[in-house]
Amino acid sequence: MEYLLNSEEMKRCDLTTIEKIGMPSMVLMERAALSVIEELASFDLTKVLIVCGSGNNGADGYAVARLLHLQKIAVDILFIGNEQKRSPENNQQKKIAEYYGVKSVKDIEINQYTTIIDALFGIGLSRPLSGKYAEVITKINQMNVEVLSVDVPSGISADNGKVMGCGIKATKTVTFAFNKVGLVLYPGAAYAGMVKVKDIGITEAGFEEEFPKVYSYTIEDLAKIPKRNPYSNKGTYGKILVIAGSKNMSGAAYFSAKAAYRMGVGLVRIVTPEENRQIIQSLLPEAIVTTYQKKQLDGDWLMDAINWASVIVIGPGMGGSEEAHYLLSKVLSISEVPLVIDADAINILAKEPGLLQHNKQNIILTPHIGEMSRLTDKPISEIAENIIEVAERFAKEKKLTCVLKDARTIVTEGNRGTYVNTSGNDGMATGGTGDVLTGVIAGLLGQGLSVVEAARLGVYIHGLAGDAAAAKKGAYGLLADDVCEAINDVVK
Ligand SMILES: NC(=O)C1=CN([C@@H]2O[C@H](COP(=O)(O)OP(=O)(O)OC[C@H]3O[C@@H](n4cnc5c(N)ncnc54)[C@H](OP(=O)(O)O)[C@@H]3O)[C@@H](O)[C@H]2O)[C@@H](O)CC1
Ligand SMILES: [K+]
Repeated sequence: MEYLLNSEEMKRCDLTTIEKIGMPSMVLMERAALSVIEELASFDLTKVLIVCGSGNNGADGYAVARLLHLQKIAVDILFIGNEQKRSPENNQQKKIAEYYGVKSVKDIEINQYTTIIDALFGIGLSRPLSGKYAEVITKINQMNVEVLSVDVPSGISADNGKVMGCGIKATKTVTFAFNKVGLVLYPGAAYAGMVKVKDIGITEAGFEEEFPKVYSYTIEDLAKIPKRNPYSNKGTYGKILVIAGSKNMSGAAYFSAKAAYRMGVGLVRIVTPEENRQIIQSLLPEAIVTTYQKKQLDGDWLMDAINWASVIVIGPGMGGSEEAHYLLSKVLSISEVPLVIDADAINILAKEPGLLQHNKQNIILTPHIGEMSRLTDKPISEIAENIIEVAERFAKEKKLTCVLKDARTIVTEGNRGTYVNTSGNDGMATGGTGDVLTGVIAGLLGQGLSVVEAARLGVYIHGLAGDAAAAKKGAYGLLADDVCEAINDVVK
């Protein structure tokens, strides 16, 4: 697990480390500068320009300049800011750098530098950039030169990845102590380039029990996958009911069911229109298939199926027909088991929010941004820009676990910690991958994980499977089936 901090949390951690624990600010800064030097190994250091602001990010820049200069590397400093506003550390680092003879310049000469180090603004950026700051950032972005950003690319909000007027497009960002939300969410993630988190002596002790709210998973979190039991049978790992598909739309049911099997489930039953029976039985003979005819939903079969299940997936490829509506309302009113509600079932809920009045603790809703826009009546751009807040508010209001799918999928119950997913790739933006995700989550629910844990881990594993598939086949032609097949490269 990796914490993702906002600037307020990072500042509090800095302050506790300095003032309560007693680690001197200049010691932390020296380690920060040394960690930047380490990460410069792959850059062309024939001639380096360090652009410094007036805060402590700029102070880091002066320290890096001095360390490079003492290694006999040609380095210039360009200060952009207000002399009167220099922080105490900035003044001190400037004085030390000048003592050793580091050269300052007044402007950037194009084509002179092989590397630029961006130490204009870090976590102290507090408003949009304009004037001389915007001019220098635009100029750097136009130069054909590698850029290392110190802590955060200048102009990017560490809180949410938004571009504050304009932002440095870095090759690499060396960030200190902990990763930041704004380096993981887009567009910040794209501006940051490769992100390296470096230890500079600030630890979790600096949180003083008030832990950061947002986090992501790392490969160690795969240990959360439930262990297999040697005395098990096929019912031990869950009985998954997949209510999916509509006339001549069988793929979604297939992907969901197959992904649940790949995730380790022993029994999957698909409820789908009669027209899909043959194709599903030939594609996935392992599945139990229960079919219904148009306008013939009465009878005990549906109750039997709902009562049989330990987990229900509803929605993929289901369409918005009368039958789909009936199935969703029945499941919502009768079922007591964990539910994964996706795709067309979400669109039905958007039209009829009353269906979601419930007292259950066990619903996972998996909208993508377009579906969330329909659910909340908010424009897509507003959701994309405030993805964490929108997901949290929705989950809290509707009392469920929200999986808001985007390049960085968010998983949240609304009030406790919020998960931001970092696995996966753009090749996965293709039909059917969402159905695979519902199957993976259902598979984990079937094996006994809590609702929110199954959602988080499911999203993480799904992304890793996409990465494994892209590593084999490339991202361009990736198919949902490739992602499904690659689940077992991740879950061995
Ligand atoms: N000892 C430590 O604490 C450690 C700190 N470390 C380093 O310090 C960094 C944080 O330093 P920081 O807090 O000084 O903030 P920083 O990002 O330099 O910017 C603040 C300055 O920018 C200004 N400003 C803001 N927005 C602006 C705008 N739009 N346009 C113009 N000006 C604007 C703001 O001015 P003001 O808002 O007051 O007008 C202020 O002068 C952190 O990222 C890490 O690199 C590490 O070395 C580890 C140890
Ligand atoms: K910076």
